[in-house]
Amino acid sequence: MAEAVLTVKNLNKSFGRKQVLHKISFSCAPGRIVGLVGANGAGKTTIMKAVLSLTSSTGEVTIDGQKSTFDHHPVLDEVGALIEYPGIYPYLSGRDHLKLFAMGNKNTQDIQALVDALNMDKYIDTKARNYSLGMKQKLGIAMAFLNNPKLVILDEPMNGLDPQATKELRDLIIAKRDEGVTFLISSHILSELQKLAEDLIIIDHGKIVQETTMDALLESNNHFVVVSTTDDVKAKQVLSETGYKLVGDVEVKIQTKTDDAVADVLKTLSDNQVTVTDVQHQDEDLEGSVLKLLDSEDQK
Ligand SMILES: Nc1ncnc2c1ncn2[C@@H]1O[C@H](COP(=O)(O)OP(=O)(O)OP(=O)(O)O)[C@@H](O)[C@H]1O
Repeated sequence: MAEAVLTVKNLNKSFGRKQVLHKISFSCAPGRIVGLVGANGAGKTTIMKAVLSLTSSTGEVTIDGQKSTFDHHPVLDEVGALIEYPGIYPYLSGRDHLKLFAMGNKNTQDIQALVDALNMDKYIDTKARNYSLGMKQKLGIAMAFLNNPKLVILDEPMNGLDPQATKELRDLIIAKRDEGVTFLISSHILSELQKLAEDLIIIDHGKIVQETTMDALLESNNHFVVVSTTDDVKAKQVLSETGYKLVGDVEVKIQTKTDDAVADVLKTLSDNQVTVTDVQHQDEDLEGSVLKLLDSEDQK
């Protein structure tokens, strides 16, 4: 397997006497979109800041094969990042920001390509003091993509973005991933992360509780078959007596591991003179599986 672009080993971080990161270790393979998921206060931003040497920590961070420490981190030139709020100068235009942060001979076409990709053309030459939250966020994202980074770290990048801008960002991330860029992205909008992330690091109270791929996590999820019948009370009774696991109080919702159960469910109901008027399939999504996982961690 190709060498990881980012490797984090045994990262510990305390604020005063409160330890907020506990032996965090993970790696991000080249050209992968890695999602960092966890509840408020779980430690996502602190992990990102520690990787970027924006906060001190103990442990080891290696980026593109080079050790990066709090005091010595030239390799961070290869990393683009947006953490919390973008640093914006109100009296400079968006384009001035991009020119200012461009390293070396960044040509104006590269800057314009980012402006186009994020649909910022209408306002990029006006002063940033009048930008909305979403416009500032897009400028911060464009700044993270400048200078052809190998690794891009984005903390809640969809914050403040409308559906159109969210899609443009998603398309940009996927296009850059296809060019080989590696991403570490945190987001509370799990339905969005589900469309993007290929690998997942799930953290709870400063500890990694699961490192997996999106496919593996969704694969292990439950499926549900929801049936509408002419007699839901009887349907529930018959199904639970036959051994089906029913969930929820309102509908006749049967939890299964696969969709195959539907034929047996229909036969059981018909054998008991219950008429089925509709059948729907539902899959647990990323949000459902993360909530389930965090719930089971809380009960430990
Ligand atoms: N500068 C600080 N001083 C003291 N405690 C801090 C500081 N920054 C973060 N913390 C604490 O560290 C823990 C992790 O915070 P962090 O911001 O990394 O969480 P997060 O997962 O990014 O949360 P959110 O989803 O709300 O952004 C929290 O308990 C937080 O209160």
